Amino acid sequence: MKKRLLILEDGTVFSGTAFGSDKASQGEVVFTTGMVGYQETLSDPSFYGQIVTLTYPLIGNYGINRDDFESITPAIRGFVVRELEEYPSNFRSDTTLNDYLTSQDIPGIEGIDTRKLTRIIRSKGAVRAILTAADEEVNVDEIVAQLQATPLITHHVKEVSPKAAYPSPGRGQRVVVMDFGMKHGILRELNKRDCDVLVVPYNTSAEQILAWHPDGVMLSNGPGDPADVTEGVETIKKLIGQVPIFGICLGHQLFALASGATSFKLPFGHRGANHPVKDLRTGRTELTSQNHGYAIDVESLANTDLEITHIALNDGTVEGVRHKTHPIFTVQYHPEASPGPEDSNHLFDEFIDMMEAEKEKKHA
Ligand SMILES: NC(=O)CC[C@H](N)C(=O)O
Repeated sequence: MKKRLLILEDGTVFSGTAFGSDKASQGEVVFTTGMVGYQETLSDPSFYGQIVTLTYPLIGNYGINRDDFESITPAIRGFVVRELEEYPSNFRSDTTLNDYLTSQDIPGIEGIDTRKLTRIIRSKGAVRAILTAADEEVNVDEIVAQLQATPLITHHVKEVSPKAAYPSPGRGQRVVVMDFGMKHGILRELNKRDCDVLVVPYNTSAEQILAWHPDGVMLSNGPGDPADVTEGVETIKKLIGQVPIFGICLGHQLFALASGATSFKLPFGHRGANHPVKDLRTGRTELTSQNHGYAIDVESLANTDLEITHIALNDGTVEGVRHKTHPIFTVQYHPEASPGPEDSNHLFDEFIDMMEAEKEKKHA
């Protein structure tokens, strides 16, 4: 068993056992609290550039299967677990988590105190870290200095958005998806409703999108700071009022920025599968799947045409907005779940209804 270290930029060193790829890797460490769903988590492109630690202590027990991927190539930089299960037991399992991460050249570390790590992230916020082999020559001070000197990655979306448009045909509503690093779950939900989908890169112009005569535009999730994605914001500004829009996570943030709001980095993010969100219109609370490090400033919404529709019950931050006059709504959480509860799946039906209603209005 090879030893591996996880060294944080504050100098904390965790010593554990290596799994997955042998390479060294660095990124921002974040924690997620989902008790299951590690396959969806590691393949969610919104984690691009991040080392993900799971607070649930036993990971890998149902293996990796054919069906639960949220992207073709995982974008995470590393996986941190308390205890890795080497012998999965599940009828869907094709391979082990260890073999899968090795095949994808992603390093992992197991056997460290993930509770301690999570408490550090909770108190210090964004923490950069490096995963490296535990050989004698490791000089922690040098590594910490190197970590602190490494410029932060910007514009993560460029790395995970597709290079060209592609269709996922259907006979229903025509939806153009602006793909900022889309989880497959979004496409799955649109396909389930027979949408005629065209997935386009993040920098597709509004003119091009409208030239496809969509019934609606979907703004996907994606990694990084929404303020970096200026091309997306400019495009969305031009789409507002032209076409019904539904946005998820980064898509929600970009729509809010395009409407004049501002975003900020949360102290330690919302990542997990049981985040309670209150719908202010119905008073109902739904349990939601979440994965975000940024959020929209409540105060900044005062000078926009947006109305807050959802709030997070854990910390009161904005979880959803809608346009006061145009058919547009967006949420910070994940109605496509994958992983997590499907309480909010009805939002995809509301999107379909909204597109149908707009068409009827036009033809009336
Ligand atoms: N899942 C997402 O779309 C995340 C949005 C954004 N990258 C954030 O961290 O807040």
